[in-house]
Amino acid sequence: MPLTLQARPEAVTLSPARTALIVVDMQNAYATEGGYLDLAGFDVSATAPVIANIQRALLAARAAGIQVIFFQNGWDVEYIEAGGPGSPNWHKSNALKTMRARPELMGKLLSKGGWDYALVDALQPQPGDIVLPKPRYSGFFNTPLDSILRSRGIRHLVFTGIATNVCVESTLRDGFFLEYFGVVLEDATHQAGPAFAQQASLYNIETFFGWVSDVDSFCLAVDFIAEPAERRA
Ligand SMILES: NC(=O)N/C=C\C(=O)O
Repeated sequence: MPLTLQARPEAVTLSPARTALIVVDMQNAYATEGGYLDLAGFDVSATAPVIANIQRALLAARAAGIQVIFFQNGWDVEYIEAGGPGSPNWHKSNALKTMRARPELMGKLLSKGGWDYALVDALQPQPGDIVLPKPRYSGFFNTPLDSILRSRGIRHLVFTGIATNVCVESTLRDGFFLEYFGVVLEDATHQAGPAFAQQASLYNIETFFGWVSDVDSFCLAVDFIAEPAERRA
């Protein structure tokens, strides 16, 4: 049964069976002090409420039968997948730049199998969730995301995670070009950089690429599906 999710600039109608909740890069690298973003000089002091809100969104999604997909950003321990000087990623990745400036960190930031790459303890995948590694900001690039979504008939993508203005927005934008409807839950996201980066990203999404909602609205919308009869009596 379709449900209505309150959002800006207008409400979105979606079907749980054709919707995925995407959790972008909730790794120690992005959400924990001592992780990559923190070491690179970005403020991660306000990520605890984001983690708590994602936990609520996950509970609501799983109860409603919405497919949960976690992304983990990073590369092999030798950084072959990161690309060398021939890749713009080598020049722009603040993780790679931080490690070049501090060689003692080499092999530690965003490398598969390490603490920095691991999902935060509070957001662990459950049976039935899908976990996808990704080597670049967009979750559609060099991953099976598109075929996983198409094979399940999924058309709506509800985004949470860090960082709003980098991997969340990149993935939502690529989804837009592939005809997916992207909704971001703003209080389940956090920017990399100053507060204006969050506002600019949400403005872009609301105005050009998708819709902006919040975790309370998502839980409310899903509750109508999860507990219909008793709630409405
Ligand atoms: N997950 C992200 O949004 N990542 C942002 C920056 C980076 O990975 O360097």
